[in-house]
Amino acid sequence: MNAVRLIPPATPTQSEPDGSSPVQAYPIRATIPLASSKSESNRALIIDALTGFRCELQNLSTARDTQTMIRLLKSDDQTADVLDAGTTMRFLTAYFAVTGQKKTMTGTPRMCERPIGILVDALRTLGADITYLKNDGYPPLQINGFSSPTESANRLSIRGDVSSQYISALVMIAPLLPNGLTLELTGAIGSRPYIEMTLEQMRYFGADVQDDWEAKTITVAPKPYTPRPYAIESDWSGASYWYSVAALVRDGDAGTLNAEINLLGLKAKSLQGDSAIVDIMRSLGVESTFTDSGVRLTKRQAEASLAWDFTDCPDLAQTVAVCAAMKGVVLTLTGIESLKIKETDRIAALQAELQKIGAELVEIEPNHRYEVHQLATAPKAPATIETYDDHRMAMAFAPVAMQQEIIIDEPGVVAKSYPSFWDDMARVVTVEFILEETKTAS
Ligand SMILES: O=C(O)C1=C[C@@H](OP(=O)(O)O)[C@@H](O)[C@H](O)C1
Ligand SMILES: C=C(OP(=O)(O)O)C(=O)O
Repeated sequence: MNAVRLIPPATPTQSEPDGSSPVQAYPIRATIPLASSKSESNRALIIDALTGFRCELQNLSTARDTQTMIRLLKSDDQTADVLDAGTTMRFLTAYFAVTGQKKTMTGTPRMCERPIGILVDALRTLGADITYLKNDGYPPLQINGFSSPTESANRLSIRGDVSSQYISALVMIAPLLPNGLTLELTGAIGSRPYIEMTLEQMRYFGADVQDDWEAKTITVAPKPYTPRPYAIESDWSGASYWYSVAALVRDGDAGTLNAEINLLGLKAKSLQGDSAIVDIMRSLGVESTFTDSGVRLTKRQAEASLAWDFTDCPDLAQTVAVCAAMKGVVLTLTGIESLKIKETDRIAALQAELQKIGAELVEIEPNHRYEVHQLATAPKAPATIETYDDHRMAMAFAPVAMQQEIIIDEPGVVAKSYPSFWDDMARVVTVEFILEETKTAS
């Protein structure tokens, strides 16, 4: 399978050639099970491992990033290949170091371009012996062991503006350090809700954690985790694509706003910062109602423009950019600098692919403020979207199919976070997989 063709649902005014009713017609009604959160899963797995695997974890994610974490935690192999999973790389590096395991940490070529020096420097200060196998500051790396930290090694300064995953990785191992750990965060703090998620999960498992966001410090006492059962919530990042689907459902006859999508397993009070999609999408025309089983999405009028700071929720930027582009909503984005060091350079990828759906992403203030707006002339549909080994490129562009046919290259990328994404998409659009031979023949 090398591409997927997504065909919009038929409108009520269209009928089949034999005069019968279309198979799928407006209004759109769908119930989506969703994958569970890989972020919550990967934290729970590290904490579980630090209790000697004595927690009962429920609803762990089927995401490849989580399945890779499970496999590597159980494996005796010398080499831990995390593939393209950022949290798995960063969390396991800290875990293997503090537990004194000799491991070679590696991943995909792109993973070996994603920086890890800030975490390695901090772990070295705490007593870890880590060497780089190729380029300083980047995987692959070799963890050789851990010697007990000195008295002074329980206080560290760490930059907060590159990746929050370094901070999460360090605080999660801190209860095992003889003197605990105080982290002083310097500079701007990106992805802060992910750090808060880590601290909340640690507290749930009995850790003694103090945070002071004014003073930008986190203090963890040397007190072991307590094993407990834990159930993982559905994934709000995965939910964002369904918000975009709802926003892009074409209005029915007489301007009726036709859509009802039920997303299962989401909670109003979530540990996940990507639940900010509720507020963002209110502006793009989606209303959220929390129910006993999750959240129900219905349509409302969109606003003409939207400005959002994605510092706290970088993984939502692609979803919102594509949705705004399709709706003709002028979108101003800030806080997206970290997108350049994720699965691909997501800013460059968006710039290339938005053009294909008749929009552009322009840098208004260097490395700070960007704008998405529609171009004067629409390109010929269907667009073929490249995915750059990035699950979020595939899933962010898929909702375009609510309005026009679209082809997405290498659809298998979704396995990183949401393996059943195309099955779920088939509930609202026609999904046809295209094999390489067919693609070149046509
Ligand atoms: O801790 C986590 O689970 C994550 C933190 C974020 O990364 P950064 O902290 O690098 O922004 C996010 O983009 C990633 O998908 C998951
Ligand atoms: C950036 C992401 O993941 P990671 O950094 O864990 O690879 C993501 O899932 O969008």
